[in-house]
Amino acid sequence: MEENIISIQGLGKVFHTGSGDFTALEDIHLEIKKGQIQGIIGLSGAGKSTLVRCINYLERPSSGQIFFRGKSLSTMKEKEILAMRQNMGMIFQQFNLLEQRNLLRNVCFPLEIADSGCISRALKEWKEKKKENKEKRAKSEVNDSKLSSTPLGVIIKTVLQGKARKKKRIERAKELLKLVGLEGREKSYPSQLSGGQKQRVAIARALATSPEVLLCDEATSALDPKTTEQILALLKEINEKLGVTIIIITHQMSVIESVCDEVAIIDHSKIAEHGPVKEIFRSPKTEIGKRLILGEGEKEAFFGGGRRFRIAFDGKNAHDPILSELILALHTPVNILFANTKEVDGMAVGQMVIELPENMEDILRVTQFMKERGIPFEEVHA
Ligand SMILES: Nc1ncnc2c1ncn2[C@@H]1O[C@H](COP(=O)(O)OP(=O)(O)OP(=O)(O)O)[C@@H](O)[C@H]1O
Repeated sequence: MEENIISIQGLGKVFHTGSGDFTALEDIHLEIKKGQIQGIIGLSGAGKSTLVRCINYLERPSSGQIFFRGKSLSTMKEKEILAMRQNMGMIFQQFNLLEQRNLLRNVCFPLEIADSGCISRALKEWKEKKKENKEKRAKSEVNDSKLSSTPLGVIIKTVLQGKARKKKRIERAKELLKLVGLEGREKSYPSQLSGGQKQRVAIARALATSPEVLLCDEATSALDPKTTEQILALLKEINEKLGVTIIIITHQMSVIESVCDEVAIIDHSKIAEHGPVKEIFRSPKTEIGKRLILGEGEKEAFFGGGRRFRIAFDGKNAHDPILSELILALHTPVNILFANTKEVDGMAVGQMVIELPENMEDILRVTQFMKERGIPFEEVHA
């Protein structure tokens, strides 16, 4: 069984504003499996960003629990929360790069933060060890731990180690810039890059601390379709190569469709439906699901008379043979009113709305035909 890396149970978030309380999230339940690409989709204001900010505890939930690798965030001490956050990289629509730093130093930045405070940590450890040794000596226990003799010795040792750490940081940043396809651009500055390249730097920076989870909040919303495709391909590669669990927040169904394994649809602060992308795409159950997946175009299909059926293509069948067989079986023309299908390896995925004549016999023949071939369908009404 796949392990859940994040488990959200009954999560709620209420903002207390000047004009009263506002419920941004209500009773959210979601299990995110390790190594998966989880999509979270919804219209503007649905609560997507609030959810992602609750997942890494930038926003404290008002109710419910979030578990990261089985541990409730509400029971974590501040130090553990910081460590958990280092384990969750984040990228944003506006990239948030540091304009005064070159690319190498941008990627090094989270590692510098992780390494900062080394001297005070080393001194604290030294004091604790010294106390422990003193107690052992008093009890005549064997003391085999070697300690620097003075605090100055500790500081010198840490500074020397610091140089090695800096070298490591630079090596890691170069490695990551190579991974995201920006090898040789280490000395460039963000202002010299395109949007797609900036997002690549942001991804490299988010991966610097080797997080297990990468949160992407509308990461492709500011990019053109081709660049979006390239960034999504990079995220997929990172997921496959490094095993990083990725959570993608978006309002674009095409993003979900192209890379996500699972999707949760948020509507008015609640999860309307969730499950494997293929399933949800094949037959969205809720109004919001239908609207997001089928787009506004389907509405145009509801002019005119006749009975209409939505056929779902789930990648098992090609739609051309099905339609021609259907026409042959019925001996009557079939109007395609709306189609949102894609060919994947010669197979059709998506939906189609067809119109049939108002004739009970024909309708029965069609429904029989669909059932025999195991094609999901439903009658749709305007
Ligand atoms: N700090 C806050 N105080 C008060 N209300 C807030 C706060 N943050 C978010 N909200 C409200 O919560 C709701 C959900 O916001 P959120 O940013 O999570 O939506 P979203 O789905 O990410 O939308 P978008 O796609 O437009 O970014 C919105 O109505 C927003 O105004």
